[in-house]
Amino acid sequence: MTDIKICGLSTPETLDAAVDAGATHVGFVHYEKSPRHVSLEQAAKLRRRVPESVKLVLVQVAMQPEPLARAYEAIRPDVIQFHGSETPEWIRLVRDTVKVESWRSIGLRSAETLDNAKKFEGAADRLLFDAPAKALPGGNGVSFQWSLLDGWEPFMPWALAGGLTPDNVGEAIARTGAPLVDASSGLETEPGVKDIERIKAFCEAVRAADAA
Ligand SMILES: O=C(O)c1ccccc1NCC(=O)[C@H](O)[C@H](O)COP(=O)(O)O
Repeated sequence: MTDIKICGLSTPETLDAAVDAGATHVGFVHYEKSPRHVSLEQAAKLRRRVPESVKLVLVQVAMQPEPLARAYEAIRPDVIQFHGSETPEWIRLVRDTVKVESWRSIGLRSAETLDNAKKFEGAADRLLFDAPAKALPGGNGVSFQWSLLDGWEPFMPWALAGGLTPDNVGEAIARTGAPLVDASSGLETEPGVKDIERIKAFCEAVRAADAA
């Protein structure tokens, strides 16, 4: 079964909807420039609603050590997503210090970017292939060329992100064989406002693709 991450959740209602619809991962974005930013206080409150069976992903962008440690203490995520220019050394250090699963997002622009991702082997636990950064480092609702993954042989766990919607996720899974899909903008009515019906439709589309 394909794992499902619903990212950029910021209200109890949409968080509960994602959990009820079968998300395996839920993401909170802690990045002030994002329309999906949640404060540590909000995130800590929302965190209590996440059942043990669902993994909570803290999405952050190149946070400095002290704020990152504070965020970790407040939220106790199951996963930290590194969505900036973080080096393999930094990710390894954080992972080994707090013993938390770590994902590195990679903005896939070319075959060369895919080759460069190799340097995160042994440092991150999963690669998250996303579209290249635009106005924001992530969460731009734009797909990259899935053909870049044609013939790619995974050397570590990975996930697919970038412009996924209820309408295209089935094709994305069939085309790439992604073991985990991650969506945010495609489930919104406006930036930062998640739509419960789209969350449900996305999870149903993933399950339909699994059954096909
Ligand atoms: O969502 C944001 O605003 C954001 C800001 C800064 C870094 C990452 C961010 N989001 C990450 C994600 O939502 C997903 O991991 C991924 O980028 C998919 O986004 P989308 O294309 O919107 O589905």
